[in-house]
Amino acid sequence: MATPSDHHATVIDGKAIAQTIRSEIALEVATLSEKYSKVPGLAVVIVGCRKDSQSYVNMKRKACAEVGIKSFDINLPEDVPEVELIAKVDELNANPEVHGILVQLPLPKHINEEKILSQISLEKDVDGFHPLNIGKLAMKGRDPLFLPCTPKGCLELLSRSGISIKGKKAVVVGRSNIVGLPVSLLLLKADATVTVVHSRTQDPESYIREADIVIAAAGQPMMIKGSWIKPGAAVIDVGTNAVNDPSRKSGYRLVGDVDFQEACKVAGWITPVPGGVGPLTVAMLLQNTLEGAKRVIGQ
Ligand SMILES: Nc1nc2c(c(=O)[nH]1)N[C@@H](CN(C=O)c1ccc(C(=O)N[C@@H](CCC(=O)O)C(=O)O)cc1)CN2
Repeated sequence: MATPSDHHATVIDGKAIAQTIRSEIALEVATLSEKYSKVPGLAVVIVGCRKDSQSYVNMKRKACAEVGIKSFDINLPEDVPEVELIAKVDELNANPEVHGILVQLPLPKHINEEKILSQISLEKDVDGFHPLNIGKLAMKGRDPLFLPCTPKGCLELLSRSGISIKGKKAVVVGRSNIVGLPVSLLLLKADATVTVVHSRTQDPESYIREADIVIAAAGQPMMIKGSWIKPGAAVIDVGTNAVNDPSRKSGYRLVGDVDFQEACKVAGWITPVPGGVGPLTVAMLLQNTLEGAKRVIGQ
């Protein structure tokens, strides 16, 4: 007879889902090029030399090449004056070969992030971080031109795993501008009943225990224990936390915000780290760039 400990959640393979989406995008890109002689273009802007940011932009540039999107690589020094970065964004706004502009975050402290994100043309804001696009995401009956990539990827994972959102209790852990806040708005738009718990929430566990869908985006390694998860819940782990691991050559390994081993015994579905949400972030960026290019040619 099966005991509760025999249970194992369905592990959502984000890498495989992202690969499927990338193949779909590659086909559409090829059609655009053949029919309309239009190659989608993405400007990838990085300021400074943070190791993690460099690794993310490399992944994005490689993914562009794989699906046939032309990437425009802009590497600026850590101490670039804000006015120069603004001038670069203006130049990219005016470049007809560029359909999407991505400025890798975080930016150095001397640069006003909101000023830079507001400078990106709305039609090229493939990260969906322009205050107007975020504002439209927050409004009933209005839609932004682009959805932020990680939140969009979370919903894509749910949808491609056959998990419905309408009428469900969703708990988002974390309230960042990049993930927590926009994903809670997206879930609300998809008719979930949404609760956001954060660093000042008293007893976050009591909310998470009730959730049919948990989106963990707190940036706290393995903070969410298996005993906090409602049996059968869908758990989407956005955390990518590097923790020391002397047994590895690199000296570290990546873990999520959820204790994966424990949560697997209770959840219905769960995403791993790495190989869960991360690959979807990149796939959604490609999808947004393709959408931007299609809009320009009226498709
Ligand atoms: N302009 C932006 N800046 C940042 C964003 C963003 O969406 N736009 N998000 C994050 C970082 N990020 C993309 O930029 C990102 C993070 C993680 C992954 C990913 O695929 N991770 C892998 C693991 C990679 C590894 O082994 O190091 C995984 O989870 O499997 C992709 C993109 C902050 N900045």
